[in-house]
Amino acid sequence: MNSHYALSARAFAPAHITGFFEVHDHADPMKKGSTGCGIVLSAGIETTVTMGEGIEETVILLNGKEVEGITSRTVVEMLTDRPVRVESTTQVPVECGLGASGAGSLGTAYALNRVLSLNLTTNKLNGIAHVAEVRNSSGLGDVAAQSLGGAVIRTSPGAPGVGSCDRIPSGESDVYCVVLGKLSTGMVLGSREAVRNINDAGKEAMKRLMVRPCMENFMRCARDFSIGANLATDEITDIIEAVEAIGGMASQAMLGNTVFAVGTESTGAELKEVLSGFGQVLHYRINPGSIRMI
Ligand SMILES: Nc1ncnc2c1ncn2[C@@H]1O[C@H](COP(=O)(O)OP(=O)(O)O)[C@@H](O)[C@H]1O
Ligand SMILES: CC(C)(COP(=O)(O)O)[C@@H](O)C(=O)O
Repeated sequence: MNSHYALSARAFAPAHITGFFEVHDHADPMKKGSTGCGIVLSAGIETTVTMGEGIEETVILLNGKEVEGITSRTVVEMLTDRPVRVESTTQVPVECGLGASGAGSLGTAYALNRVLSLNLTTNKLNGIAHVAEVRNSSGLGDVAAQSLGGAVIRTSPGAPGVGSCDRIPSGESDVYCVVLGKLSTGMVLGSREAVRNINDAGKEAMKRLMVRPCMENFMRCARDFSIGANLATDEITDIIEAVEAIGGMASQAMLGNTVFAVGTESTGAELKEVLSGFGQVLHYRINPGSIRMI
């Protein structure tokens, strides 16, 4: 590359909410991951990668601020030893269980592939993003879902192309979220007791989902998982109950301090009104699509 000019590329990767999951450890990060079920969102993260003149060291920016950005940094280190500038702008909150780190790492991998003319396939790029997530304990199954789109059932763990997935036919239903605060994925996954509870409840949720794999049963399994795994706080349980009182279904976005509810055209307005009693309501849709260059 000529160092007298800068080259850049930009990619969009969707956010993803896990409803329930089970951790599957493995020495090989391509095989490590989670099983479970979640929904890919219309909103996500745009990541621009720039190389060339004036860029002397690798910097990661998140919404204009320099951050450690360890997962995106790992992706860079896996693809090049040259300095790059990675700028992510988020359409969703970060550290709230919406898979921002997975979306950032996917965007970084796809944009770098373009800038460096690496000509890697999507399985290769998704694998790099997955390994970066696993190595930094920032995610286990988001990349597998984000690389597919829709309401994704992760039936066996691992990177896309290694693990396997199926989908619930979902349409582009409305998704409403209320964020109560931040929760570090790495902190939760670092607790043996938390992972034990997650795995017991996650196994049970998966068994129940596969008996009747539809959106309604997904929401029920997710709700029971959040309570069974001891992850839902009193505040989260209060919101879930308020939504159930109007005949709706809500659960906790894993792993975040966030409640999500899936609405239909007829229930949407009422759902939004109930949720607005607990905080600002974020409105997304289920996204049947995936990563794209922009
Ligand atoms: N797109 C991104 N670019 C850089 N850093 C990010 C990005 N998304 C998340 N992070 C950082 O990754 C770390 C782990 O985030 P995590 O708890 O996994 O968030 P999330 O639930 O949104 O995926 C946090 O320090 C966060 O600031
Ligand atoms: C739940 C989680 C382990 C983390 O998700 P997030 O906090 O959104 O990064 C996810 O990657 C999964 O395996 O289902």
